Amino acid sequence: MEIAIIAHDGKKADLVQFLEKNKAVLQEEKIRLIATGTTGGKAENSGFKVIKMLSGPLGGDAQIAARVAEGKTQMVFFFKDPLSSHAHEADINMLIRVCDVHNVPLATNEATAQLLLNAIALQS
Ligand SMILES: O=C(CO)COP(=O)(O)O
Repeated sequence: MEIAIIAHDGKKADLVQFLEKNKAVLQEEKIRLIATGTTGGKAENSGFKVIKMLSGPLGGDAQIAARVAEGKTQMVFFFKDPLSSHAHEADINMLIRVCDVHNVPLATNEATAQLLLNAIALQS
């Protein structure tokens, strides 16, 4: 199962903490992580194997949206920062829309991401 991880700058530390807390599940053989560029770099620094797309503002969200549309990515953890604005808001909204179009689970905050991951862990 391919899971995309993305975090805005104000949420990157929270995402890394979330990844570390859930290392056992996320490093299972059946899970492949992909990420926007900078987020992926942070995950790598914490010892995760991640396929990195472009940085979000340079098209990384759009690349992940394309993978969702193509059926390659089955789940998205997007730690959005609701307190800052982003030059690439159009791409962010596009990713959210594409997840809804294709009925792909999308968590936009940590609490929801944890619930989704718990569901995956139960399938093991
Ligand atoms: O901007 C982002 C999501 O919209 C995240 O991109 P980075 O992981 O490259 O910072």
